[in-house]
Amino acid sequence: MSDIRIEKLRKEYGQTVAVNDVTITFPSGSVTCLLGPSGCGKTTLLRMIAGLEDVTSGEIYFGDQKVTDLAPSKRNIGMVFQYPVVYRGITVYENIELPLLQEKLSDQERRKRVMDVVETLGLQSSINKDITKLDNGTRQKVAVARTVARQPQIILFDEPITNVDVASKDQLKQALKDLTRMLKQTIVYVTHDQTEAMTLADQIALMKDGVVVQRDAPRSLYNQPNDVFGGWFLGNPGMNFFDLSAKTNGHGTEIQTGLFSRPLMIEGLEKDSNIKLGIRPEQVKVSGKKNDRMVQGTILRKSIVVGGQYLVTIKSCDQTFKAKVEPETGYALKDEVWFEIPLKDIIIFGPDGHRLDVKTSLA
Ligand SMILES: Nc1ncnc2c1ncn2[C@@H]1O[C@H](COP(=O)(O)OP(=O)(O)OP(=O)(O)O)[C@@H](O)[C@H]1O
Repeated sequence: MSDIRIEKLRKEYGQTVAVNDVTITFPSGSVTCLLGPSGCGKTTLLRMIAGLEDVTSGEIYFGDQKVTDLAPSKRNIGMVFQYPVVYRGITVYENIELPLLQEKLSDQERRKRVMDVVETLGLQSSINKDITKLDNGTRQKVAVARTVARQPQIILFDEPITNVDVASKDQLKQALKDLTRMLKQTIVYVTHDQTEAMTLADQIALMKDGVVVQRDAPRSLYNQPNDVFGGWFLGNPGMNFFDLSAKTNGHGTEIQTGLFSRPLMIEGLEKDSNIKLGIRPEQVKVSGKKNDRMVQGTILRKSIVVGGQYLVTIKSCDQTFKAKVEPETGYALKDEVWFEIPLKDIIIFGPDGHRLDVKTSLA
């Protein structure tokens, strides 16, 4: 199997720069999710890898082979689209088998290839059914099965779950999870759904405005975003940000803020500067009882979220932020609360929004 190397890849549509000089490698045999909001260029990047879209400039390599100008049919890729592409009037089995009829395979090998994917995707009970009789979640599974059975070196998924009925979404997601774990191919999977990306990906390439802002393992991206965008986009809700100003004095660089029980010291900032402090809602500790490290605040709103946790909006001094707390704690909280923002969980971003490599402590 080969990796996919993208070098300074660019796509312009008139004045719109859909993909802006992206350089990235999708490692061989792993699943990379291209994640980002609508219009950030995910699909355009994927379609250029597939050869379905001409590039404006830059290069694409599969292993050592330059494929930038190769026709899609010469690239040995498989692609699954948003809407299931299936052939009407024939059975599920025949749909999956169809492309294999053009390959030099024995009957036995061809049947094995079909039945292996049928089993992995849980399509056994549907193999003799007419494709038109199936719901679109099952049809999408058939489209996936047909792509996988060909055993292409690279498989590209373009939001394959988005247009599937709500009822079949979870089942398809689980089937894709099981499948991608088993496959040895290099997989690029486009989605705007962070849960899907977190579940499926070995690494996520987070995109914004035609640029990959970070490529990392899902947990690293979540815990250590390189940029405020990653902090904001990932999480439900995303990170809290506080605009603070750091001043250098005889003791070092210090931030006077009511968010901590003592002034916040920062080591590694070169001069006085404005920073953004980021903390995820679930990392803020909240309690009805005071301890030395905690600061007082007032609850503005309290609501129950998925999983029974409580999302509370807290105001303290002139700052407002969100905290996610366990059901028992959340239920018991009254209007006046105590909170702690643990230093080990905070991230400091510079004025340009990039994460800074600094050390923090309390004075
Ligand atoms: N064929 C086209 N002609 C003109 N502009 C296009 C074309 N395809 C995409 N664009 C523009 O390029 C930008 C990136 O679009 P793209 O579809 O790649 O984003 P995306 O991240 O996949 O979004 P979505 O999830 O909504 O599909 C957008 O501004 C879009 O309007």
